[in-house]
Amino acid sequence: MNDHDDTFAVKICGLSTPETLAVALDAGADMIGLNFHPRSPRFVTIAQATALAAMARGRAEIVALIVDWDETQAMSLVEAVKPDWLQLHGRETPEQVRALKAATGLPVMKALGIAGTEDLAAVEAHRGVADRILLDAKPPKGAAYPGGHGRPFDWTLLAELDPGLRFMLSGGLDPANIAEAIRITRPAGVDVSSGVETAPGVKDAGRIRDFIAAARAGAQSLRP
Ligand SMILES: O=C(O)c1ccccc1N[C@@H]1O[C@H](COP(=O)(O)O)[C@@H](O)[C@H]1O
Repeated sequence: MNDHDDTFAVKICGLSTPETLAVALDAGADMIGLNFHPRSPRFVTIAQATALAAMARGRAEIVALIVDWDETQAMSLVEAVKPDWLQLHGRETPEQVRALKAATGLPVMKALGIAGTEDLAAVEAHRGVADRILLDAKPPKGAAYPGGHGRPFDWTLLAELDPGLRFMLSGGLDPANIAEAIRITRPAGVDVSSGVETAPGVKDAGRIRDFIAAARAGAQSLRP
């Protein structure tokens, strides 16, 4: 998916075992996320990620999720794991996004937390800088990590966005609500972590399959 095509992307994030990665790949995930945030229950080491990436390469795009990393940290990850994308899920500014893109040569998906219309200004600031915008819920106050809490935000806030903006949606998505989320927000792709788990960090094969099938059906219903 990019600004010039109409492909709908389904991303399953926080995969940390070969078994659940295989389920996501077999079910047709377009993107798989490997989480390098040390406080996340979905954290993977470079060694684990390198093995998972080798399984996924050529079958789905490999996304490395990092939070407020500098270029040196990012380069060591990129050299070992060779992801297709960086997902920046911290407080990275447009300048930091540019610097990470320049250093790594990779496209960047920038996550932005949405809780009110005032948060939409950040979307404009990153537009044309990040290769993709991921609109997510904000974490609960005092949370140990900035995403992956299974909380949706008010999707109707996105009615204020430029209808021409292509973005991905995340935050509290699951097999039961994904069709409605797609109908309301009309995203160019969706991303899920907790909603396909039975406990934080424990992915569930049935929920992964159900999510991907429901997201595909929801995307299909957007077609004219
Ligand atoms: O999943 C995590 O542990 C995580 C940690 C730090 C930053 C982002 C994280 N996850 C991302 O958050 C969104 C929403 O997740 P959820 O579906 O609500 O659980 C998603 O993009 C994950 O990639």
